[in-house]
Amino acid sequence: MKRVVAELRVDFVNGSVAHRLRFGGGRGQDLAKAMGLRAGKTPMIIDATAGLGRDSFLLASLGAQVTMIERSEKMHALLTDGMERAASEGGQLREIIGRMTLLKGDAKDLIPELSGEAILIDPMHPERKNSALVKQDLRQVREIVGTDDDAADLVRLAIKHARKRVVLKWPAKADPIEGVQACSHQIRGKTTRYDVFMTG
Ligand SMILES: C[S@@+](CC[C@H](N)C(=O)[O-])C[C@H]1O[C@@H](n2cnc3c(N)ncnc32)[C@H](O)[C@@H]1O
Repeated sequence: MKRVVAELRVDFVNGSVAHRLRFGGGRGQDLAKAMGLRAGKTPMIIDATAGLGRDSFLLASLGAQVTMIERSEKMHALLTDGMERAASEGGQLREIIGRMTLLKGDAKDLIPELSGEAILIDPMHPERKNSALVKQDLRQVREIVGTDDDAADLVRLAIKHARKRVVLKWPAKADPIEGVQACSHQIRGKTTRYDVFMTG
């Protein structure tokens, strides 16, 4: 039987993002720790690879101001739509979306003009051997944006401009991106790791 694939959309109101908002682990989560959020410290964040906006939303839900950058016209449109729908719910969702600013363009062009304390980079990951493990929505994103072959350039540029740190989100077991310096430390989860480059 042919499986019907739902159209890709950005949804902060239902599903996994909403679930994580209710039951997630606060600032103890790996992403929050990697970005430098802790009690009494909330850095200004640039999410250089906004995608479906999930990481940005999580960080904004923990109180951070997040500037999101997306270069794909289609992903930018999906994000705009998802953010508008979430804001129209009012209450906490509106407050969180109020901390998120979405820009369109290539992060390599925009980062030098922004003053970023902590920059998050989550490029499309290398294809897994077992593609069944890649979630359907990420496969759909890949169909839209292809691969991010310039990820090393983006990381190097971000390291030059971030006032405190750059965080590269990468599959836990994948080799480091070629052409990027060794990181200062890593936060490793089961499937994902965060390579942290301290800059200041
Ligand atoms: C793996 S997705 C990011 C997923 C995101 N972290 C989330 O939580 O939904 C990568 C996204 O980054 C975007 N991207 C990659 N390189 C970029 C760049 N240099 N400037 C702007 N957007 C970029 C791609 O178009 C794609 O939408």
